[in-house]
Amino acid sequence: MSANERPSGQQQTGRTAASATADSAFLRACRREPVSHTPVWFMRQAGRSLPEYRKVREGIAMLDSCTRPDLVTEITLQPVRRHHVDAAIYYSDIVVPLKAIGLDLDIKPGVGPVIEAPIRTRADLDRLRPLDPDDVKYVTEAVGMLVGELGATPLIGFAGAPFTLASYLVEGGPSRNHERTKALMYGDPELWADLLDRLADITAAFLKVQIEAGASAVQLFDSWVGALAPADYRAQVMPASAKVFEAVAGYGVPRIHFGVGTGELLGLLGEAGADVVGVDWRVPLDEAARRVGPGKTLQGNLDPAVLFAPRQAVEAKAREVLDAARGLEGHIFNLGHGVLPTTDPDALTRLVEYVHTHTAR
Ligand SMILES: Cc1c2[nH]c(c1CCC(=O)O)Cc1[nH]c(c(CCC(=O)O)c1C)Cc1[nH]c(c(CCC(=O)O)c1C)Cc1[nH]c(c(C)c1CCC(=O)O)C2
Repeated sequence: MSANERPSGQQQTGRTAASATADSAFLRACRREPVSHTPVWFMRQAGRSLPEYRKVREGIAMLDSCTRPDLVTEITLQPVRRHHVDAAIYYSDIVVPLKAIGLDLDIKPGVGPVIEAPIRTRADLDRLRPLDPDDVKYVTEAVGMLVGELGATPLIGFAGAPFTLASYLVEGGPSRNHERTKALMYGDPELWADLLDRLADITAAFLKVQIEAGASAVQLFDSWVGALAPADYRAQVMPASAKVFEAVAGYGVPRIHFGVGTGELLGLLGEAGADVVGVDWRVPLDEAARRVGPGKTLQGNLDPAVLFAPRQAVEAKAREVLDAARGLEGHIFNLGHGVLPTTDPDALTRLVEYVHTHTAR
């Protein structure tokens, strides 16, 4: 039985729904337990690849849509309905908690997050005040609505990791080389450590809100951390990310850690405190497992650009991922990074079906 054929939330009591969720293929794979099929979800599964998303977003700015529980719920559910993925990811953005504490920032279409006044000095740090759960009441409300609607399908909460958030804050927007960020990190290690520590607290508070409202797992997106060498990551970034993971450890929900271009960092991403390590397409999963070591589930790692190839090629590449994952303790099928905006949604639906069919046990 695939996720979509399970009874929906409305037909179940809260208690049965909660135990069915705990028993879902996604959460079982996170715990490295046997599964009926390899669970699948896609980073950025909600969003511009879906016509139904573009329709409900018409005339509404990205960050405004994130504060409306009705829209958040609808957009989060859209890919679950359409693709029958094994998990939902909460529709939001990594900069939402920063906006919630009052930073003047926006998401520019086709560009990404842009910060009006970048954070570069000790005085600027004062603008990074702690996040109060009351700053994000709409998140608590939306997560509650979603958990009711999702039934047995788990909801993944998420946040941006301190390094990736710092990069947007210090650069003022997206950056290819992260030069100002690195200048601060190498030039003023004390200020850098204080900046990351504040961001760790904000991130931890934001994840706690999602978990307390009912999220079944959390993913920490350190998308741009692959720009760092392992020694620098360990000394100047890992302590802050580890603080985030430690802050939510007591809830017992699986913690996923993801970054792009992190081949040399995979072991450290696990060591920071993750139960599941996300892998991009540059390292095959069997090799990634050697780098991460025992006791972790791996998530990934089909190249999102493969979805633009003909169906047979997509299936051959998906097969390669599944073959490399064969000996793993736990595997969650995903892309190596987010769904590209012009991806044909039908290719994603077919991919979910392919993975479910070819891993059914
Ligand atoms: C780096 C990062 C950001 N945001 C995020 C990351 C980490 C993941 C990654 O590495 O891709 C995380 C994110 N952003 C969004 C989600 C939604 C949930 C999901 O994965 O389905 C998630 C998990 C919605 C979004 N976040 C954004 C959109 C598109 C905005 C729109 O639809 O107008 C969506 C659906 C905007 C955004 N926000 C950001 C970027 C780079 C962009 C794209 C800018 C563009 O190309 O227009 C920052």
